[in-house]
Order: sequence, then C-alpha cells, then structure tokens
Amino acid sequence: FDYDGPSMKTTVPGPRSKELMKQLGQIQNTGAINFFCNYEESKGNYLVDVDGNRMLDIYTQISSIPIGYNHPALLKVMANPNNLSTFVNRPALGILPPENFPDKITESLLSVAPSGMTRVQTMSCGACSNENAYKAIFIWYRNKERGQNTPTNEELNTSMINQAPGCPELSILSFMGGFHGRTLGCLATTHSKAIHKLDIPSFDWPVAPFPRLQYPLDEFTRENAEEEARCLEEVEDLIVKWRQKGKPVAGIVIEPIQAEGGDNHASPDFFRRLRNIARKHGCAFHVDEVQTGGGGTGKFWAHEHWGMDDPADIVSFSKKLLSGGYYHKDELQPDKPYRIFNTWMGDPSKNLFLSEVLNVIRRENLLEEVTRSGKALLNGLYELQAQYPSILSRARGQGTFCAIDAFDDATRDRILLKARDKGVLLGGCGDRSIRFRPALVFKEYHVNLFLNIFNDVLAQH
Ligand SMILES: Cc1ncc(COP(=O)(O)O)c(CNc2csc(C(=O)O)c2)c1O
Repeated sequence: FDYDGPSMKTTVPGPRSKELMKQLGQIQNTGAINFFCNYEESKGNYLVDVDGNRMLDIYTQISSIPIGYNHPALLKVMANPNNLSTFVNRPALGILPPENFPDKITESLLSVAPSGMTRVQTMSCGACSNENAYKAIFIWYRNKERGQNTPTNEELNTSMINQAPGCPELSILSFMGGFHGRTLGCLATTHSKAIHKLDIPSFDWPVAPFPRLQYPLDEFTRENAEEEARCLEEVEDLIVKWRQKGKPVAGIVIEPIQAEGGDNHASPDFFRRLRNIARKHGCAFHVDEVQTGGGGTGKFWAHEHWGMDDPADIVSFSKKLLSGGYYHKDELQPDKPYRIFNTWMGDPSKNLFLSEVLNVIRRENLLEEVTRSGKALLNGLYELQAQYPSILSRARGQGTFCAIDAFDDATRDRILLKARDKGVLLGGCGDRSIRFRPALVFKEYHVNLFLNIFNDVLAQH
C-alpha cells in the first residue's frame, strides 16, 4: 500500500503552496510552514503536496505518523459504525468517561505499558504529558516529605500567592540538549535552541551535561566510557548542590536519545547508572519517550534497549501513539482527585486508532522490519560517509531512528532542500544533524530508493 516512488512536478514550495501561504499569512504566523499538503492523495510512505509533488516522507510529521498515510486499517476504524459516538461525543474523561473507557485503555495503551508499570494518565500532546508528569513528581515528593501530616494553613495560604512553602522550592534535573516541550515547566527542562527559550521566564533548576560520544563507537570505547562517567558525576554533584541550595531535585528527566538536541546517544550502562543515582537520591526518574517511543528504534520503547526490569518511575509518550500521556508507578498517582486534571484528559478517538496501529504492528511484525530496515539504512549511511568524508560524519542510530552529521548547519540545510527537490523529505536537528524518522512501514526497498537519491544529492554537492 504505497506509491512506487517520488514524483516531482515543481520545486517546493510550489505555486499553490505559495498562494495558500499568503492566504494563511493573513491569519497566523506562517514562517515555519514548509509547504501545504494534499492528505487525501498521500499514501503509505509518501506525502503529496498541493502542487502534486509526491515525496518519500522520512520525517513523518516530526516523527508522529506510525504506519503511513491513509492506512486502510485506520480508514476502517473511521468507517466502523460502532465508533461513531466516540468520534462525535468528546468526553471530559476526568469526570464523565464513556462505559468502554477502561476496556479501551487496557486494549490500547496498557497493552504496551513499560515494564513495571500498570497505570497510565492520558493526555493530548507531549508537552501537556510532561507538564503533568512534573506536577505528579512534585506532589509525590512533597507528600513523601510530609509523611502522615496534612498540609498546614501556611502552605495553603502561601500557595495562593505563588510562595513557599505552599509552592515549594523543588527542582527537576534535565540535560543540556534535552527537549521536553514548549510550555513553561517543560521549557525549563528544554535546552536545544535559545530561540525556544528567549523572553520566557524560567526556574533555577539544574542542567547536567549529556554525553558527547565519539564515533565509530567501537573505536572510542574508553573515551566514551570516561565521558559518560564524567556526566554522571556531574549529575550527582548537581543533585547535592541543589539540595544545599534548598531546591532539592524531585525528579530527573531524560530522553533515551536526545532528538531535538541532535540525536545524541548514550549507552544502556549510562541509563542504568543514572536510574540508580535517581533512586539513591530519592528523585523520581522520568523517561521522555515522546519522540523515541512507538517502535522507531526497533523496540516499542527505546528504553527497552537498556534491558532493565524497572526502567523508570514515569514514561511519557505522544507522537506515534497518536495522543499523549504518561505511564507511572503506583506511588506517582496523586493523593487526591483534581490535582492532575484538565477538560479532556486525552482523546478516546485517538486510542481507537492506536489499538488498530498496534494490531498492524503485531500482525505485520513491523518491529522486526524496523530493525532490518534500520540496519540497511545505517550501513548505507556508513558507506556514504566513507565516500563523502568532507560532507558527512558520525552516522548513528537504533532501528530506523538514525542520524548523520553534515560539515555544518548551512551544509545540512542545503542537503535537506536538495533532497526535498529530488522527492525525499528529511528533518534536521541539533546544529548540523540530519535525522531520519520514517514510519514503521519504511522497508528496505525504501531505504535503497532513499540511498540512491541521497547519493545523487551528495555527488552534486
Ligand atoms: C522528546 C520530546 N518531548 C516532548 C516533546 C513535546 O511534544 P509536543 O508538545 O510537541 O507534542 C517533543 C516534541 N518534539 C518536537 C519536535 S520539533 C518541536 C518543536 O516544538 O519545534 C517539538 C519531543 O521530541
């Protein structure tokens, strides 16, 4: 279920896209828009734009299309009359859930719950999932400190004017290069681009270094182990320092692969040791799988590559899972209702689609496919970086969640535009990386098609 290849009619954006940019420009900021899309004609791995350009999509709406465009299994969900009410009547799930909500959540989200977790709080996007996960961490931490006591009047009164002790001086430790969302709390733990943070007030929360690994990994084993040890030492120093400052670290948040920050990887050993540091210092360990989750690394969750039975206290998700939320350990469930709350608390119609996506993943063994395609992609990238050493370096990845560095940001941006004009959509991240975020239906056939086009782009560079 796909087209047989890209087919370009105009440069991108084409004339129709430009017309629509002008029209939308009267309504909102259109500076980030690449082009306008024809979603009716888009199919499988191919995104069609409004000028009839058919592109092999290896970016998939910022890594959020799980099994390609217009998948027949998902169109069937839409056509199923039993689902009509779910599409038409959006419930305030926190107060008035539909009868089938427990079963549907069990069938969809709980069927892929991370190891050690039996609870999931549904939300709508990545930022609101992380935002509420942070709140759950702060509530958990204060109740741990409070023991059996109830909140004092002083706490209640000071909370109403944003002051301690009601609004406690607690912190979340994050990592340089991390990205967790654009809302205020998430932004305080996001450190990928200054323009995201400029002009927005933030918190005095600790920021640790994320390992900068040297590639190929097997030639820099010692150096990379030392780099990871340096970062872990810095994490512990920061936890101690922030406690001494009276702003104890209640939680640590990290991505299994820092995506926006430039596809920065670390070893399973790094994450296992970080999890133990969190436990040692009484901090909740929050793994943000918004971009890495959903199967792109060859496992449903990237943290599964760490081989841990108890990998985290919280795992947040969104993108390929089609709506947001976070799985959590029992003790992270807030003590009272209405403390983690908003009108919709997720979207049951998206969970209907997710159930079907999971059926397709299982039925078509897509995680094995991703591992196979990922190997072919990474080997192809190794070959191209050997062929064009002045342009490319640091090919890396897990499954099809791959990346490669260009000489600099201008070179990277030029390559992305040339690839797009040849019918291949890629994304950039970090200061000079090209990132690959194909759908789970991206096969070896598509890898070879991509590598041929990419080779042409590099040869003409
Ligand atoms: C690891 C991780 N955590 C949280 C988020 C935030 O998710 P949304 O709020 O965008 O749904 C994201 C979102 N990713 C993302 C890619 S570009 C972008 C942006 O706002 O520019 C955001 C993420 O990658």
